[in-house]
Amino acid sequence: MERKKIGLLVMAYGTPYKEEDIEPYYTHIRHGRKPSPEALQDLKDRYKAIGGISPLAKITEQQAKAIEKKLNESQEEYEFNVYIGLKHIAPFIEDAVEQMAKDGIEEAVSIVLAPHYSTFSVKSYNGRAQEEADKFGISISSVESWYDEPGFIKYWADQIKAEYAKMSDEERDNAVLVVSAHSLPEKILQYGDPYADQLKETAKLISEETGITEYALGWQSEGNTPDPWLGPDVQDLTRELYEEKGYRAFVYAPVGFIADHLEVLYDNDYECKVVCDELGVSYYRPEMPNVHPQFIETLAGVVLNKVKRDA
Ligand SMILES: CC1=C(CCC(=O)O)c2cc3nc(cc4[nH]c(cc5[nH]c(cc1n2)c(C)c5CCC(=O)O)c(CCC(=O)O)c4C)C(CCC(=O)O)=C3C
Ligand SMILES: [Fe+2]
Repeated sequence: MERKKIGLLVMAYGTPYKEEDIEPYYTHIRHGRKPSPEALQDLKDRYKAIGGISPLAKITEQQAKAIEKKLNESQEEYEFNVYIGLKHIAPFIEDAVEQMAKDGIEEAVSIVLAPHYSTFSVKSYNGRAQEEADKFGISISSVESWYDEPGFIKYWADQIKAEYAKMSDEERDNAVLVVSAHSLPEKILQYGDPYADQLKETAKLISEETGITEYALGWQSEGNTPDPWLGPDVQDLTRELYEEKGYRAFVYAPVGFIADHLEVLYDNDYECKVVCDELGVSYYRPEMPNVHPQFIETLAGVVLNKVKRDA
C-alpha cells in the first residue's frame, strides 16, 4: 500500500549559526528593535563563555531528523517528511511552510520543541505556522504541549536518579531538586495562561516517578525588561533554600528546555554553579534530552497520535 505523505513541521527557537548572526538574531527577538551595544556585547560574551556559539542549531537538526526517522520506522500508513521552522532565524517557520507547499505537501502536523504551552511561546509558533499554511491551502494540525507525556517524565526521572546515584549518602540525605523553565512576564497569568501550572505538573509527575519529595519550582533566564517576570529566579531560590533548609546538594532540572544551549550551559552550568560554589554546596545537572532515544520515541509518539486523532 502506498503511504500517505505528511509534512512534519518541527519548530524551535533558533540560534545564531556564527558570531555575525548574533545581532540580527537578537534584533528579531526584540521585535525589530536593535539591542544596545552593551546588551549585544553581553550576549556575545555569554555565547563566548559556552564555546563561541551554541550547539543548539546542530541539536535541533538532529532531533528533527531523528523524530522523522522514528516515525517512518514505527508504522507503514504515513510517510513523514520533516521541515525545520525557526522562530527567530532562518529557516523561519514561514520558510518551512512555503517549502512544504513547493514540495506538494497538502497535509501537515507540527510540534514545537518545547514541552509547556504558553501564549508567548507555543501559541505564537502555531499561529505563524497556521497563517502561512492558510496561504497555500495546507492543512496543519498542531501539537499544543507534551509536558506530561509518560516517556518525557521517565526521561527526566531516569537522568535525575542517575545524578542522585553519584552523591555521597550525606549529600543525598540533604539534596533538593530544582525544577525550572524559562521565565515569562508575570502578566501572562492574568490571561489564564497554563504555562506555570504545566511546569508545576511536570515537577509533580517527576517527583512521583522518582520518589524525590524535596523539590522546588523555579524560573530562569528572565528577560531584560522593566515589567515583573515569573519568579523565584533559580539563583535567588538556591540561596533561599540554602538559608531556610540547609541543603548540601542542588540538582537542577531545566525541564522547560530540551537541549544543550545557552540557557542551560550558561544560566545553569555557570550562573547557578557560581551560587553553589559560593555557598559551598554541590551542583548537579542531569543531561538534557537532545537525541536520547527515550525522548525521541516520546515525541514521535505524540506526533503520530495527533495525526491519527485528526485523520
Ligand atoms: C519561553 C522561552 C523559551 C522556551 C520555549 C522555546 O524554546 O520556545 C526560550 C528559549 C530560548 N531562548 C533562547 C535565546 C534567547 N532568548 C532571549 C530572550 C527571551 N526569551 C524569551 C522566552 C523564551 N525563550 C523571552 C520572553 C525573551 C525576552 C524577549 C524580549 O526582550 O522581550 C534572548 C535575548 C537575550 C536574553 O534575554 O538573554 C536570547 C539570546 C534560546 C537559544 C539559546 C541558544 O542560542 O543556545 C532558546 C532555546
Ligand atoms: Fe529566549
